Amino acid sequence: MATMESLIGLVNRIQRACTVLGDHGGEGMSLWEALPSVAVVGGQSSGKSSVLESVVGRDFLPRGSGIVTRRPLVLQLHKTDRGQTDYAEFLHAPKRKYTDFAAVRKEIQDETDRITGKSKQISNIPIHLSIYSPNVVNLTLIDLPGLTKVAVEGQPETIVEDIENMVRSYVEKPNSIILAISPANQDIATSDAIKLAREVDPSGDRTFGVLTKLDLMDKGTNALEVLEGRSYRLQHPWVGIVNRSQADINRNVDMIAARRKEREYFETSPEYGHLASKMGSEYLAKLLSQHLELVIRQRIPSIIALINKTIDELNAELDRIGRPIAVDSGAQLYTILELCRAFDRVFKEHLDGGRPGGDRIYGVFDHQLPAALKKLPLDRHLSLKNVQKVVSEADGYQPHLIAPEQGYRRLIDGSISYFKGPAEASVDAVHLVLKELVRKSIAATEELKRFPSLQADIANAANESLERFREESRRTVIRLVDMESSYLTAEFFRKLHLEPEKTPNSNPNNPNGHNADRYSDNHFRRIGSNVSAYIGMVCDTLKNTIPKAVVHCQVREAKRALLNNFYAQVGRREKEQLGAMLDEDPALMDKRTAIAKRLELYKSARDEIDAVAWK
Ligand SMILES: Nc1nc2c(ncn2[C@@H]2O[C@H](COP(=O)(O)OP(=O)(O)OP(=O)(O)O)[C@@H](O)[C@H]2O)c(=O)[nH]1
Repeated sequence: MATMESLIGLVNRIQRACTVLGDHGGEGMSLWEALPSVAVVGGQSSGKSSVLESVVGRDFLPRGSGIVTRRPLVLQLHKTDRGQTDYAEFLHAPKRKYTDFAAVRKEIQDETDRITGKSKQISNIPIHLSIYSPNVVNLTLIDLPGLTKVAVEGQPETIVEDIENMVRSYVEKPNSIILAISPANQDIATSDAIKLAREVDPSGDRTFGVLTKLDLMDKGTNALEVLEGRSYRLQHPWVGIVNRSQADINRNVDMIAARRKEREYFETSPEYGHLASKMGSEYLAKLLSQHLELVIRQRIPSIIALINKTIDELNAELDRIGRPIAVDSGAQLYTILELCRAFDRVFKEHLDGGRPGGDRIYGVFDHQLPAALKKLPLDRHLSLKNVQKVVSEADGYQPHLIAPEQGYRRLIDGSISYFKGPAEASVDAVHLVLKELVRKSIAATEELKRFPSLQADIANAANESLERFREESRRTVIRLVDMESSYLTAEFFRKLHLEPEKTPNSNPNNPNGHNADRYSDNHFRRIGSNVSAYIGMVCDTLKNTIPKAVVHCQVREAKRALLNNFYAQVGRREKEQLGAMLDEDPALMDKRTAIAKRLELYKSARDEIDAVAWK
């Protein structure tokens, strides 16, 4: 199994990757939350900064009155070889190596203000600081704002609660190790750190109690009750600390000297001498490092499980919203054509069956057209009165002698022209059905969902084609009707001619009578009924041929060549235009980017773990 250094280093690297990718807790189980870390909590002036600095062995934290720590500081300590110079690096400025720790302090302040402004607000976005030194142990600590009871001037009223919530959000995670700092010169029962720790970790499993300011206790009192675990029991032993006093700080007593002084304090202390080997900041650092390593070791299998599960979920999510599209124009063109074909497939399924809608075209031919034909005012046109009128007008001053050829013609032409209406109506009705099917097919094409621009382009192109097909279809059906007028079926009339005229008044012996008969009502009635019979025949023909023309010109063409023009246009387009056609919903693009980033994080974390596990 990996060494302690590599394990803590591993978690350090994953934590940094988390921060780079903006994963520092928040909603759901994040990788960050799965990683064990040490969170430092304490009331204001409890000595938090002092403890951190003495663990590091360097002065580098901002000081001042009021709430100085306003963003979490993720402090990663990396032990380097003896003799190396100490340096620090910020994740937000990875190129710069700080050897001057006063500059580190300044940068922490500046970087805090960069997010929170000078408003003294707080923010839960961490600052990442790595310190490389031979005098540290490998350890990651998160410095959090000090718990406070009152807002100071210039800070919003809510800050007390905001800080508590932020600190709680860190320490309530089951993977968080709590470093609870309490000053010895204060009743432990009133310690803010212990209060919060008790709340989130009642069993004391993951809380390390630290007692500072042992040197500041009233003469004649000591902290043995606390340090020996009698005042407040924790699973881990309490650690007492003596930090630099304010006077030491003012005198610039350096940290290494302070550590030595602290060691001497415990070794020579009459009260704590027996605990000396388990007291002090150096011991605390080692204790935490060992514990952190142990916890990481325990957690690795569940971290791997979380990573694998999340990678699967993210991949599935990416598949669902669609993978990113290629950037070169060839691939873009290919994608567009593929998407068009997907649409075309759905459209054909609608027409051919399998998906609903195509049957409505048959409905036009089977109901709408016959009903419209039936409603034509042919009876009125071929009424006795009208027949008489049309025939007489056609005859002019010279009445027809045998049969009113011109009259017939005019009556037939007049009747046939009525068919244009239903013929055009069928064309329009089918056009509407096809248009609706285009709309439905676009909506039903899964692959197109992410491309609103292309959806619109396809809809426009398809509708343009349908419009053309409609025009062609309209011309064709009108021509069919016109053809019926152009040439009449002579045979039909010849047959009529062979039938003897049977009229009640006719008297074959009286030629005058016959002549008079020619202009009787019956004569015209007969003409009317002859024309009506002929028109009936034409109607039957058109009832059959109009659907054929409509299907030929509109339906068949829609199936065959709905997007042909579009394909030709797309083929001529430039890269930018193709790219624009594949524009996606910006929200979706953002979502994909976010998922891709997280995926990258989890994959790199998996690689990191693999690399350590195989060492
Ligand atoms: N004598 C002595 N003074 C200490 C000890 N620990 C901290 N101090 C002093 O107490 C004051 C506050 O210490 P800090 O380390 O700044 O405490 P803090 O919790 O970080 O304070 P805030 O960041 O303001 O919340 C400083 O003047 C320290 O010098 C200690 O163990 N002994």
